Amino acid sequence: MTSLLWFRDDLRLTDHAALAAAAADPEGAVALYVLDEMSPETRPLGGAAKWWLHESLTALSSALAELGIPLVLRRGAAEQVVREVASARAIDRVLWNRRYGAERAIDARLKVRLRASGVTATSYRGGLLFEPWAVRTGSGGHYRVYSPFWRACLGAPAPAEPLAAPGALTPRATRLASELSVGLASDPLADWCLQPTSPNWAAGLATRWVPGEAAALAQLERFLATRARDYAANRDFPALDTGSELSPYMRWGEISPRTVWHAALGAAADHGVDVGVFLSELGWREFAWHTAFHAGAAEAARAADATDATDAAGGANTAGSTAPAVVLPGTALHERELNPQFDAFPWRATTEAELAAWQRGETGFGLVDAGMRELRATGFMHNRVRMVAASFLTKNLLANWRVGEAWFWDTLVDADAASNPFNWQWVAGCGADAAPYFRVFNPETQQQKFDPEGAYVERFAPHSVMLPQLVDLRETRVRALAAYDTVRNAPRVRAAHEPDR
Ligand SMILES: Cc1cc2nc3c(=O)[nH]c(=O)nc-3n(C[C@H](O)[C@H](O)[C@H](O)COP(=O)(O)OP(=O)(O)OC[C@H]3O[C@@H](n4cnc5c(N)ncnc54)[C@H](O)[C@@H]3O)c2cc1C
Repeated sequence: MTSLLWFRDDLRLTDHAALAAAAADPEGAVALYVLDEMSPETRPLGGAAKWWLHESLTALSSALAELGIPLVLRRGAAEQVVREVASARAIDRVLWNRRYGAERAIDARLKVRLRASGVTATSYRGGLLFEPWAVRTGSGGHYRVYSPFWRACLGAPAPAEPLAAPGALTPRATRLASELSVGLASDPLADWCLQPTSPNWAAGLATRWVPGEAAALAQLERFLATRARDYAANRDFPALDTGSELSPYMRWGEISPRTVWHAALGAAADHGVDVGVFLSELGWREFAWHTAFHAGAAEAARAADATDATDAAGGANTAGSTAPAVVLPGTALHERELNPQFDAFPWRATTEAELAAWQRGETGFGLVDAGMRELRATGFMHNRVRMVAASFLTKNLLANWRVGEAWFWDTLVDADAASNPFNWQWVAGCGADAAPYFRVFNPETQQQKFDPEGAYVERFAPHSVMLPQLVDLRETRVRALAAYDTVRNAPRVRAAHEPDR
């Protein structure tokens, strides 16, 4: 019987536990990717993400073909599509790597239904270093503040070594998989229209990025051999290009955080590179997902699916998990404030002209404009500049953070279901462990500090200095603080009986 391997945000061969298991099947394996824009738990992809996905699936399909594993593409509600494909006569087990957002409710339901129909369903460790339910406070809860969270992670058993990519299937397994895939219709990738045509706004993305696992591994190697040495000192200076630029590769699972983690530690051991600050940035990614996982989990519905679990080694599932399997609708991080003080915050309805000026990088503030233009041109923005641009929108323009989060969701190649809303809420002041609301970044002083020569602004927005400034920084800061005064005395935590939303 052939295995069906369901790929999601893990478009790679290395350190892919479900693939390693499927490739060992003597009867062969068929891979499946489902473009699911229908299930209520999924968030439709933005434009830049779609562009990346097209490229990434192309690369994955070729890499799998070399192993002897055909990739089937289908569009629809995943719960239905996976069951449909799995009902092919020769498939008796379905495998996937775990995910941690709202979509895990789909996986939990699917597991139950597959098993009820006699198909084995097995989930494996996913794209995090530390399983969200395994990192617990002293009182057994989850963490709401980054520093103690990361200390707890560093004190936990180290992340497992990454698995090697599997070798090619045996000729017999390859033949069986190929025969089976002939009967499983696959959508032509072009039919999904993931790439823009007229106009083709993605030319700048294609110039800057090469999606796919091979490029991800090369990028990691390059970073550790060069930029990593000065990362801690230079990471806040956008003109110096010191970031790893691994975020889109991690977003799509083209490289696993375990691979990054162990390679960084290897560089530290072999070449004395100090990677502590870099690893702590991976910690922010972990914390964003830890927060998303627990924000979406209905405590009352916890542990309904005792079979959706992981063993201590991070391998295949075992019984006895406390992993919450049921997710309440409307509890994804982009849908509500983590801090209930902000439930009644008087966000301003920005005018179309204000929003367009921010989106196009025409605010007259160099650092904001350069960041927003970098984003439009390349699908990426430096972290420091993301913070300044987000602060400008949510504080100087007093726009609801959701407006900016949605724009980043549409335009970032690394648009991530946890990191994006988590960071927007962090800047806006309403998130977990957020920057206090009264910390309003001043784009002019931020530029003096982090782009003192103006090299970054010159690269992306050389004419910004000629534009009239969209707002008066001092007045709008005072207005933002006055708005905060209206909610600052509201309770900071939800009462125990209140639903967590
Ligand atoms: C408003 C706003 C929105 C953001 N949206 C996203 C997003 O959609 N996707 C995304 O991956 N990151 C997001 N970030 C975080 C951060 O800006 C990017 O991860 C970082 O700029 C990517 O560059 P890099 O790969 O060179 O990072 P490096 O500095 O090399 O860091 C290494 C890795 O650590 C992780 N990381 C670093 N900083 C953060 C952070 N603050 N939060 C979560 N993970 C982090 C990323 O995976 C990154 O690739 C956002 C930040 C802000 C302020």
